[in-house]
Amino acid sequence: MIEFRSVSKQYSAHAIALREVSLDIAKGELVYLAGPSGAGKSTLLKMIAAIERPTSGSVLVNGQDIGKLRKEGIPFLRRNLGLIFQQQKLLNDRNILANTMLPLLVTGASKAQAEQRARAALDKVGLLERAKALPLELSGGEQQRVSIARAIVNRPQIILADEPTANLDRASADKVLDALRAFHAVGVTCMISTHDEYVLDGAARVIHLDHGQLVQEQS
Ligand SMILES: Nc1ncnc2c1ncn2[C@@H]1O[C@H](COP(=O)(O)OP(=O)(O)OP(=O)(O)O)[C@@H](O)[C@H]1O
Repeated sequence: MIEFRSVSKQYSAHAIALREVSLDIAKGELVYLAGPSGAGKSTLLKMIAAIERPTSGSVLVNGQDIGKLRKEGIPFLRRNLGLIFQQQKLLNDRNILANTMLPLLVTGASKAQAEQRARAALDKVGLLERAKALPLELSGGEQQRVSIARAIVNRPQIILADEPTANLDRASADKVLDALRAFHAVGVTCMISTHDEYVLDGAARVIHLDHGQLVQEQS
């Protein structure tokens, strides 16, 4: 479902983020991306969403070469992706139900339909009873679960979560991970990046990156 063929990414003469990375991720897999800060984890995830493009090599999603995608094709690609990236903040002046409805409203769903699906998404991450709360009234972990609800409300085939447990205490992090693993359990392909070792406990597949290179794979 996701394929990297000798992918390298060079931002500048001195910033080489990925070096000849090749990997294959099957539909429905849950894959963790591990490695220290600066190893290239975010870059790798961004390439799947066409936020960054490879300098060389190719990235395929459902057989489609993302590097060759025209601008017009990007919204179609992203409709299949649930993105949980740190820079995508919640809107602090809208309650969490409204935040979760947003991706549906921008793709033309009716308000009633958007509300119904957003409520279902909030229920899946255990936050339905907080639907009317504002983001800043929630803990960091709860806000992260709202981000997950917002990312999955369009029912994507693939979830990409970049350091979803960053800055969370262990109990909050576990709830965030449980929410993500629940989507894997119903067949969604998930990639979760982390530099926290405990996140990898019990993981079936971990891809390790260091200085932009694939180090080892346990599978
Ligand atoms: N937009 C950019 N322009 C220039 N260099 C960049 C850019 N984005 C990332 N880099 C560099 O590429 C390398 C890999 O960065 P990346 O963010 O992918 O790593 P990471 O493993 O996700 O790190 P972190 O855990 O800190 O987020 C780093 O050396 C970083 O400084």
